[in-house]
Amino acid sequence: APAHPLWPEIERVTLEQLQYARLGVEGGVWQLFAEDGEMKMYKREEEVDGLAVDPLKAVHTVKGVTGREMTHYFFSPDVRFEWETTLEQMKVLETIADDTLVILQIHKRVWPASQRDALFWSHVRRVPNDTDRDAQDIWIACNHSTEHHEAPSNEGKMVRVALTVCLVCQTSIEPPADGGPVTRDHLTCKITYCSVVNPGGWVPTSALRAVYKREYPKFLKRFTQYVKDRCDKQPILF
Ligand SMILES: CC(C)(C)c1cc(CCc2ccccn2)cc(-c2ccc(S(=O)(=O)CCO)cc2)c1
Repeated sequence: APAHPLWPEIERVTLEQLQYARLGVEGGVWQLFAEDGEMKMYKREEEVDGLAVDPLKAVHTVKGVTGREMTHYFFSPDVRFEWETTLEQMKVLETIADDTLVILQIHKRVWPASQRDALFWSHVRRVPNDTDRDAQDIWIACNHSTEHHEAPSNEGKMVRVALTVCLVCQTSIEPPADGGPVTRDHLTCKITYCSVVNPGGWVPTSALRAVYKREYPKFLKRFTQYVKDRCDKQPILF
């Protein structure tokens, strides 16, 4: 593992997020707040210092792509502006490895909130499937807020959100009955997207919850459709 000061935290948080995502939405603590076909979005209403920091968990099933492809496009900074509509600027501050970056994102101002930025490490990895041998490996992409000496201290100009986000994907293949080649028609990707975002600075709880309710379903629908379109007619990346 690369000898980088952030590496122990990256390792710990990524594996914690994997376990958290695999818990699913049991326990009756999760409230379904949006549904669209296969996509189901759940939240828990929690406040920290009077600020709504509602953990979110979304599950979705997408045909025709693999978990490696889904997490690759989520991780890749080069394509982020193609699906992340709330982004105004983005800078890769450090490339720790080809699967690990430190990113500064400046988001568009969303009324009534003031403009916000997010500074986080981003990591993607394949996790061998330890439970079901003949299943495909699991892929996880994880973003977690961090400090970084390269980040301009935007004193007073912008509010910094604190976030921990993961996208966990499990691919399954239904091989063709006639023993023919596996094509994208035989692929199903089961996605769990988890996010906890502390918006920092004060935002009216009702306004913030309205933003969550509006932005998150849009984001996951748009992102997964983007990946399907990108992968269509391309060789499958397992
Ligand atoms: C809505 C709220 C939860 C508070 C929120 C507010 C803002 C700040 C800008 C913003 C966006 C939308 C609405 C209000 N402010 C950003 C985010 C956010 C940032 C990053 C990621 S990601 O999954 O890492 C994909 C890479 O961008 C997801 C969510 C969330």
